Amino acid sequence: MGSLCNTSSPVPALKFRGGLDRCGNPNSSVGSNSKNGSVQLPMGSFSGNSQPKIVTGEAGYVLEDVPHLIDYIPDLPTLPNPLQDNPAYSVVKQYFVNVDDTVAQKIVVHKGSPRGTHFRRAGPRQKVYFESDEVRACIVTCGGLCPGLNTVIREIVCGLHHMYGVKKVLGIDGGYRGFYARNTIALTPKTVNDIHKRGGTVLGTSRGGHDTGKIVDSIQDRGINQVYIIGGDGTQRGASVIYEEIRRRGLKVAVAGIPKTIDNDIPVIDKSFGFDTAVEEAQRAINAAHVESDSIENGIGLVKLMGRYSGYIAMYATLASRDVDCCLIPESPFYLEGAGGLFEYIEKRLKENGHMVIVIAEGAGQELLSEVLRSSHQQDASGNKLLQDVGLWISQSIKDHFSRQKKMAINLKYIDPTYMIRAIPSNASDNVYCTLLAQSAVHGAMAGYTGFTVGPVNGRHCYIPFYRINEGQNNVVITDRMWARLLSSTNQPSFITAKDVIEDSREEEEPPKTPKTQMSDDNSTDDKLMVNKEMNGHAVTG
Ligand SMILES: Nc1ncnc2c1ncn2[C@@H]1O[C@H](COP(=O)(O)OP(=O)(O)OP(=O)(O)O)[C@@H](O)[C@H]1O
Ligand SMILES: O=P(O)(O)OC[C@H]1O[C@](O)(CO)[C@@H](O)[C@@H]1O
Ligand SMILES: [Mg+2]
Repeated sequence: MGSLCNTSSPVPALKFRGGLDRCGNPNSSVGSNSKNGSVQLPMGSFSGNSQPKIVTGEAGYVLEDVPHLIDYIPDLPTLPNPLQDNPAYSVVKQYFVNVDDTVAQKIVVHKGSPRGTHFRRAGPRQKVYFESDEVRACIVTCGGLCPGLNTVIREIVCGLHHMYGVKKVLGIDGGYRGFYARNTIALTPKTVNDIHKRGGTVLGTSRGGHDTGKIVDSIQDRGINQVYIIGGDGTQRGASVIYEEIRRRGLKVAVAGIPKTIDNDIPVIDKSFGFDTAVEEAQRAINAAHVESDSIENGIGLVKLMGRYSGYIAMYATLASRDVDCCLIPESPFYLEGAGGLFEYIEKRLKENGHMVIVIAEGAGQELLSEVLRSSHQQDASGNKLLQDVGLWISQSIKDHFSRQKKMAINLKYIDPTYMIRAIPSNASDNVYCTLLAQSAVHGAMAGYTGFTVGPVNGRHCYIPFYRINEGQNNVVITDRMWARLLSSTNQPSFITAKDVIEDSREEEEPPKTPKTQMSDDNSTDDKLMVNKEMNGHAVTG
């Protein structure tokens, strides 16, 4: 049997506002001006109707909790979790997550520093708020493709079916617009059995087409009461407004987000699924660039990788490969001409080695593109800025420079594997990660939590309120040790001038008041790396 509420919690004297009390019971102070606890509004861009649920405790402890159905539908009956009779779980010593369990966002702490933000630990609860027969779940995938989408779909369907006896699961065809414009697809363990071996999403995806009213009408009309939404930053913002509308209408519908982005740019979570697979696949392109450039005099192999605003794929692919001489990402400005510039470095490298490999993220150097190219201001259907092809531009610029200069004839081969790195099935470690994400989402929805995104924080899966996921973007921090590791591995110039350093140190004296992402706050990249290593070793637990 699972554990009961643990009264010997390591978190003493908690103060609550809203939602559940420390034993997982509804707290009557929801929405009231309870004196029971201080409320500290989080940083970021929360703009929903519902109030953030902030619980404070001693030593600067803060729990940023997720909403629960009972917050706006009091007196919902509970049922024992059917998992307690599931043979697969009967051997597990403690298969229910202790209701007190939270996960610290900050694991590197200094003597006397506040304990900081925590999130509710994901996993099965002793009580559920849905009967198996009552559940009518749906799954939707939105935004760009990513390895592992099908695995998440499969594991939601199988998790609901095998763990909770849920038989009715619908797939929404073609992203958000599919709620009101397309037919649904019936999903059963049988129909999804093999899909994790395929790239893409069997449900289809789209950008744009988010009409909150129509989507919630469709949810209501179809009698759907659990909505699983898989997608990136835009999708999670869409999920947040769907949740708010559902809450406004007082519907017993749990909304769970599963973060997806090949760019790894979603904040708070350790990393996004499919990222490792994409980095692995990028190795093939980098290897080809290396072979090509190494086989010809003054060969330059240039590889363009995805990464609209975040250079994680380029950075990790470079670090993994060791064949790369220069990695260019959106977060690290660079320049072409003059001392310390890219052309000077290329010349030096070719003289030393006879060949070189350059990796460039699609969002790098956009500010260098000519005004004509930049001024097109094109957007995709979701309003994302469409970038100019920096790979073609930089290839041409390098060729022009060396032909103008006439000192050195170069041979440049441009490889653009953009879609090849994301249109593939997920690798083994991403498959395990996707399974944990899907099962955590299912456990959360069955337990009545809603308005949350699931994801690992320091290796432990958590329920994270939408506003935290939607507050910013995860970017490579070029003053962190990880970028320094890359610079020392490639030996490329940092493209930072003495003037930049002086200006930067002035800024450091007055640190920004709101750190943009977890990667740029107190948790160093070193710790993230350790966690990621654990994840690859399948040591992530729910
Ligand atoms: N602020 C928003 N409010 C409501 N819906 C949104 C919002 N932003 C984006 N969406 C919707 O979310 C869906 C996906 O958004 P988008 O195309 O930006 O991809 P994404 O989820 O960010 O994935 P990725 O960028 O990783 O490919 C689209 O259908 C879009 O209409
Ligand atoms: O061409 P699509 O499908 O819009 O996707 C391209 C974009 O998707 C991403 O992979 C994720 O947002 C970006 O790196 C890229 O710019
Ligand atoms: Mg996006």
